[in-house]
Amino acid sequence: MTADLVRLEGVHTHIGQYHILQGVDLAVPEGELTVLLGRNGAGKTTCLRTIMGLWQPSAGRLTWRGREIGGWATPDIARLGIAYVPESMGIFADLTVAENMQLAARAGRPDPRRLDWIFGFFPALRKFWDFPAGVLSGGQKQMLSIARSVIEPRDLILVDEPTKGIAPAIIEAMIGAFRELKRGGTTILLVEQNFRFAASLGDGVAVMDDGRIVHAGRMADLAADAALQTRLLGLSLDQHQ
Ligand SMILES: Nc1ncnc2c1ncn2[C@@H]1O[C@H](COP(=O)(O)OP(=O)(O)OP(=O)(O)O)[C@@H](O)[C@H]1O
Repeated sequence: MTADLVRLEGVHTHIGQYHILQGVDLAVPEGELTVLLGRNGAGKTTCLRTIMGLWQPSAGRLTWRGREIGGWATPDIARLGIAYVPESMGIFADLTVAENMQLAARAGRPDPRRLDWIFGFFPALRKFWDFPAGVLSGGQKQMLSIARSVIEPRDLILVDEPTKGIAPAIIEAMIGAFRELKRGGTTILLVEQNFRFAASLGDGVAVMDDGRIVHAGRMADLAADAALQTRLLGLSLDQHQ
C-alpha cells in the first residue's frame, strides 16, 4: 500500500474573520499525482497555502509522513522537501532565466545533470537561458516557475493552476513534463480547472466545494463517469475544453 506523504484531517483555516477551510480531509499518496478540482472560490488555493504554512490551520491535523506539521513556519515546511508553485508564479521578470534558476538552487549553483534533465522536458528554458524572464510567453513563464520548484530534488510539489491562460501546445508539453517529474520520484498535488488536463494526469482526485472535500477517489473512475462529473463539476468531460 502507498503511504500518504501529506494528510489533512478535519482541517479548518481562517483568513482574518473568514472561515475558509471547514474541515478538509485530504490524503496525498506518495508517488502519485493528485488533482484538486472545484469551482472558483471553493478553497483549493487555501488548501495548498495551508499545507505550505502560508496560512495556519485553526483546527484539525496536518501531517507529513505521519508527523504533525500544523503551525510550522513555511521555511521549515519547505525544508521537508515541499515546494509551492503559486498561480502568480513568483518569477523575477528583470532577471534572466539563468538567474531565476540560480536563485532557486541551493548555494546558487544548479546541478548541471539536473538542469539537463529539466531542459529535456522544458527545452524553451535552454533556448531563453540568457534572456530576461519577462520576455517569455505565459506558458514559458509557467515552465520556468515549475522548473525552479524542482531544481533541487523535492518529495512533493504543490502546483496551482499551471494551465491557466496557456496555449494547447504548451499544455501538451506540460503533460509530458508532469509525467517525467513523477517518474523522477516527485509526488504532485495539482490544483486544476482544465478537466481534460487533470484527467490525463491524475492518479487520484479530490473535489472541493465550500471549503470541504465533497468527493475523493481515483481519477480514472471520475473520468469514466459522466453523471458523477456532472454532479460534482457541473459539466461532463465531453463538454470541458
Ligand atoms: N486573503 C484573503 N482574504 C479574504 N478572503 C480570501 C483571501 N484569500 C482567499 N479568500 C477567500 O477564500 C475563498 C477560497 O479562496 P481560494 O483562493 O482558496 O479558492 P480557489 O478554490 O483556489 O478558487 P480559484 O480557483 O478562484 O483560485 C474565496 O471565497 C476567497 O474569496
